[in-house]
Amino acid sequence: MSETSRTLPRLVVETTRVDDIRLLVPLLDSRHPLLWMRKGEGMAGAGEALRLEFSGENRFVDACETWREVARLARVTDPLQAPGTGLVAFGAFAFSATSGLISTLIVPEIVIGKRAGVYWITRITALSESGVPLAPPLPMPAARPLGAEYRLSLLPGQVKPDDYRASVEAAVSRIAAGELNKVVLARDLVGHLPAEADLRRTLTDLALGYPDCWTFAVDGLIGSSPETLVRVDHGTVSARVLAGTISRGRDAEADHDAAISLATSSKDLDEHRFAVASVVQSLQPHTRTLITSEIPFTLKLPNLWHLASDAEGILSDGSTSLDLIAALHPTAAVAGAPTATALAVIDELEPFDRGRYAGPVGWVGADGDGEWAVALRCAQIAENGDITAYAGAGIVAESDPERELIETKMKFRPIVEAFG
Ligand SMILES: C=C(O[C@@H]1C=C(C(=O)O)C=C[C@H]1O)C(=O)O
Repeated sequence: MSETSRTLPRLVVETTRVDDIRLLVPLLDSRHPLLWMRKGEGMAGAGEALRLEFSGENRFVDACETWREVARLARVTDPLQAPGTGLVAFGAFAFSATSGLISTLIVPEIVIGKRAGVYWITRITALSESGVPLAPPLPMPAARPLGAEYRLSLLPGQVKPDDYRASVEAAVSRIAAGELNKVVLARDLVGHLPAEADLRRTLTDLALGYPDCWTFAVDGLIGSSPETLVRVDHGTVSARVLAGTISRGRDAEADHDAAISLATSSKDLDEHRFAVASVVQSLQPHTRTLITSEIPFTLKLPNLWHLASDAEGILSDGSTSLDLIAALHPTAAVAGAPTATALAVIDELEPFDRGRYAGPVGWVGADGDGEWAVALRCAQIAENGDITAYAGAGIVAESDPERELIETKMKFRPIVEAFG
């Protein structure tokens, strides 16, 4: 479905600087939170001034076009001109063109933001064709105490551990046969959120446990991702590629050894090389200079080590962050290489719809600047409370089914512990 055909409302947007905002999470809706946060900074959204929905092969292109039009029609007062001030939409896109889950851009009625010691509130009002607000103004969200603690278990869903080992084995034979170099295979865990459960508790756990990750909540997709798909800020572009993983060691020495063994593992370095190449290849046509480090570094997370590479460049063609997610998705870190074959193998070996898992999640501003992460370490919560969490691992020629299964277990940890 394309949004471009329908009449878009004119948005009136006003950003005001405020003195201080302590915590973002207590301001959120307990069942429908809208959040983008890292290191305690970011944006909380309330209400929906506009919801745009996209699906299919053209979901990114349609979103780019529609967002340009929304931004063109908007009347924006933004004295701050900082990332996240003025008009913004939070977004989450489905991984696959054939996903049954909708991709969406949500413009909140109120955005409360904090960044580098600057605090702001943005009010966004949608007007009818005759210039009348479509809804009465939303009251300013106030911090509310979190609801009671709750615990729930996430258990294997459609892919049981044995099924996962079997599909890794199948993928390894396909790779050995020369069909492809790498494929990322995921499995799912499922659970149910009790009606009274306050999702702000889960978000607090994620944000406190993984402060260096992007903690997000967009349209029921919540998680903490370490992987920046792309960030566009006033003509500069950056990305963080992750691929290659090892568990943290039990003590300092074992942990150091784990990091060294990851940094020198030819299997992980191979896996990583494919991921970096796919990002460079996608960004190069849109950038003047694009720099990546020659050797990946080891990124320490509370649950594991990743091989990481940062890419930085200067935009050459005025692309927006939405244009770039369209160009980048899916990277080899979440699909494989070559992309088309990897996607076909995923379709064949994964029995479920990934939904927004491994798709882009983030925000875009009126000028197209924005920040997008790869939706990892996350779960989708349906309206009825059903929870589905996903985690995957890059399979290459040397992959061992049991080790890949353990890797997915480690990757589930943030979301399993935040609910458990
Ligand atoms: C697929 C996931 O993670 C991706 C795969 C990685 C790997 O295979 O080493 C590492 C980081 C992510 O790019 C996931 O977390 O589900």
